[in-house]
Amino acid sequence: MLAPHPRPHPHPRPRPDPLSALDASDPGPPPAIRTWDLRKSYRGVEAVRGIDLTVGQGEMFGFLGPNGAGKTTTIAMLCTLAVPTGGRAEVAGHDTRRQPDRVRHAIGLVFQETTLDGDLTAAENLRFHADLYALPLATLPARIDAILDLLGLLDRRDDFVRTFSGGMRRRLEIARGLLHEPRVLFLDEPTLGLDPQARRLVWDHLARVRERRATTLFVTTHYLEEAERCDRIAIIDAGRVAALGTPAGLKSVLGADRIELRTGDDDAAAAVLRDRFGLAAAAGPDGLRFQAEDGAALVPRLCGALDVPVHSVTVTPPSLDDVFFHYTGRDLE
Ligand SMILES: Nc1ncnc2c1ncn2[C@@H]1O[C@H](COP(=O)(O)OP(=O)(O)OP(=O)(O)O)[C@@H](O)[C@H]1O
Repeated sequence: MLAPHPRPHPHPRPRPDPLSALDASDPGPPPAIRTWDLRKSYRGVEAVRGIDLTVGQGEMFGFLGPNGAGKTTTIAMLCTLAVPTGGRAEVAGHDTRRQPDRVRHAIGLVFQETTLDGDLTAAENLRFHADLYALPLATLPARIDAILDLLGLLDRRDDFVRTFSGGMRRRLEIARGLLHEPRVLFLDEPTLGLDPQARRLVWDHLARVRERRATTLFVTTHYLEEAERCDRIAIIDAGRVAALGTPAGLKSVLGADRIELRTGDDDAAAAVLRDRFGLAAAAGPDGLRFQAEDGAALVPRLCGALDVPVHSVTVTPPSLDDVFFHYTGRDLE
């Protein structure tokens, strides 16, 4: 488990100028996160075994892996809450070991354990956080209103947090994590325990945050539909990056579609699949199952070749769950 809030750095961070990207001589801001062979061992347990990652500014980056894969340990190192035993990491261009205060100022954290005070209002919770970060008082009310508005909570600004639903609390935690305008927000399973509708709403707001503020969002999740919303995902297994890419790219590497076919005579259909198409089908209670590269193009040819009645054909492209299973041998959810 991670401690909720690292000590902030008192000096304000210069905001990156979005126009600087137009100047070819200006290399622009460094990547939001960069790691080189990052490692962490705990007395005999190699929790993280050499991770190389580059995450760009403004990316929605998903960090997926089975339980015990090393996600929390990696995040703890990136947040300066754990010291690497090998390799190194930079966050917002700052080395996590040599410049921890700068890293802490550049990041926000949203973890599973809530640290909101239910007996304070939403605005008071944010003000408390602003004190920790020594944010300028003159602009604080406007800053609080803007962030509550971004997370869809402005109309609840003066309500006690104990009256909030689980989803609203989570959005308030995100608002708090963003109040000091970090370059990177780390979210460790931010929607755990929420119902699907509340989860969607949290992600709709995260998408707005990314759009309006270009904050890098580094998120762990066990939910497929959330992984699908990431720009890129890394699948971590046994302390290493097993796969990295866009959701579509990772699925396309897997290639084959899954096809389920129900006919009047499955044995005869299986023989045609084998002899005419070179495809091996498995027979089950719900008909035949097999894999093929381009299922949509195959189906009309297949139906034309079969002499038996076809009751139904289902073509399912690879899902992220298939990808996850392929690399880890386990299901994501
Ligand atoms: N403080 C610690 N001392 C010893 N071993 C640890 C410690 N923290 C983590 N580990 C071990 O390191 C490995 C990676 O753990 P970690 O919590 O980083 O995985 P995770 O991917 O975040 O898992 P989960 O999804 O269950 O949170 C596990 O084998 C875990 O038991």
